[in-house]
Amino acid sequence: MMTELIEDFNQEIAPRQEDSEVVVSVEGVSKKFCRDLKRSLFYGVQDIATELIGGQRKSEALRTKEFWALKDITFQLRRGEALGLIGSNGAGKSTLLRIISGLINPDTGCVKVKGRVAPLIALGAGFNPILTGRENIYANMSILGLPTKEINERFQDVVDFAEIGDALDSPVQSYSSGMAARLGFACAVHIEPDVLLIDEVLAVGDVKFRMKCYRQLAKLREKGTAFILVSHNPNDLLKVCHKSVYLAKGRLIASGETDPVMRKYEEDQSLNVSETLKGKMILPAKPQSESLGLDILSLYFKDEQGNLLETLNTGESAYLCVECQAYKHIESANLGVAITALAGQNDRVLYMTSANDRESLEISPGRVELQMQMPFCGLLPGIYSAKIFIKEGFISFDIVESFRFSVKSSKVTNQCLFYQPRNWKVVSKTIL
Ligand SMILES: Nc1ncnc2c1ncn2[C@@H]1O[C@H](COP(=O)(O)OP(=O)(O)OP(=O)(O)O)[C@@H](O)[C@H]1O
Repeated sequence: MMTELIEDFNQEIAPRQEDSEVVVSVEGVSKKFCRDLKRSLFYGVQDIATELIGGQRKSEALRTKEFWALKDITFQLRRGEALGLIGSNGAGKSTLLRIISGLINPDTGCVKVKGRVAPLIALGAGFNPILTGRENIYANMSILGLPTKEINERFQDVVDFAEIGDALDSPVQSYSSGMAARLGFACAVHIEPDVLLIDEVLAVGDVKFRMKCYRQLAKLREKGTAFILVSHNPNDLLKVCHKSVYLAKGRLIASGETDPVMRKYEEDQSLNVSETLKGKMILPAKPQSESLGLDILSLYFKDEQGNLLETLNTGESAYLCVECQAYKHIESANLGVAITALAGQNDRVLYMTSANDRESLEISPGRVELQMQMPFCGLLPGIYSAKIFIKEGFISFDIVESFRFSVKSSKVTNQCLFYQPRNWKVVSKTIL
């Protein structure tokens, strides 16, 4: 059942080419906040007073204890487009969604939005905890701009989608976080907005519900809804979003195609990790509820004796090791490795999968180490980034976008594109 679900999801979510109409335009947006509550209130009053007497407040300048939560952010979202928003805690993602949804104003720059926006920003936001699920559906959907007649028509679809069953007539304050998220999502998607803003609310749902949400999002995109999806998990965004924006400390670090943006994000994340762990990349632990059956725990290289290698050596043997936690039996896993050189044009230099080599890897539940043995390393000295994925058919269990490693050499390898192992000898030929 779950397998079918994920297969469907993988096929339906294929990014589609967007048309050209811009539905959200964010131009040079900056927002500052103050860490001190008293000062913040004082600044608020000061700003209102300045505006009342017709003065101009200096939006570009920071006052004592103020900081930029967002600085000079520019990007566009087109009709039917899925945009991922990624960044560490405090990067400014929620602030940006709150500005786009009109909940707060930017200090500089402007946001233009075309059509109806449905913000799914905070869990349970827009719900009144003492009203029942039924009452909240009406309240929430009418706040989002739907007339009562249309709410009546779509009510049953919302209830069916949310799968809250008998809890429909209980107060929302008695709902679990997953139930509240389901109801919020069901209301938002059934108003068929032009723009849907989703701030990590899907993370609280179980895998089955998340898949259902992603399928619903794919359907909405077909009808022209554009959405911005916030997640800390590059995997989610790689599967769903064609384009992405990466924020760090309020600044736009990268934007464009999701693949390179996620690679940049993971590189920045793993830079800190690899500095301390010398050659071994340890991935942040995930709860089992977020797993699709197998999670990558760490990545490293080992030599023939099983010692950890901090760097690879051109021409010498090595094992690429992928330590995983499997939660189920996997009949025939496919381990894929795509290596790009970080210097020069960022070219892909190697692409290897166990499936292409007609090797099927059977994995039992528990902790396992998948190995790819390289009898010799053909890479030239330099710094590389490997994308590692584990799949079974269409099902993608886990992906690591960027495992950085370096290659050294004790051999002369200049003027080459790759290393070819060789032996030299003279063989005498007897003339008959
Ligand atoms: N109302 C506010 N007053 C003061 N500071 C705020 C306010 N709202 C957000 N901030 C600060 O602005 C920065 C950006 O916060 P924001 O919630 O946008 O980050 P985020 O990227 O969504 O983080 P997370 O991934 O943890 O949800 C943080 O330093 C946060 O503490």
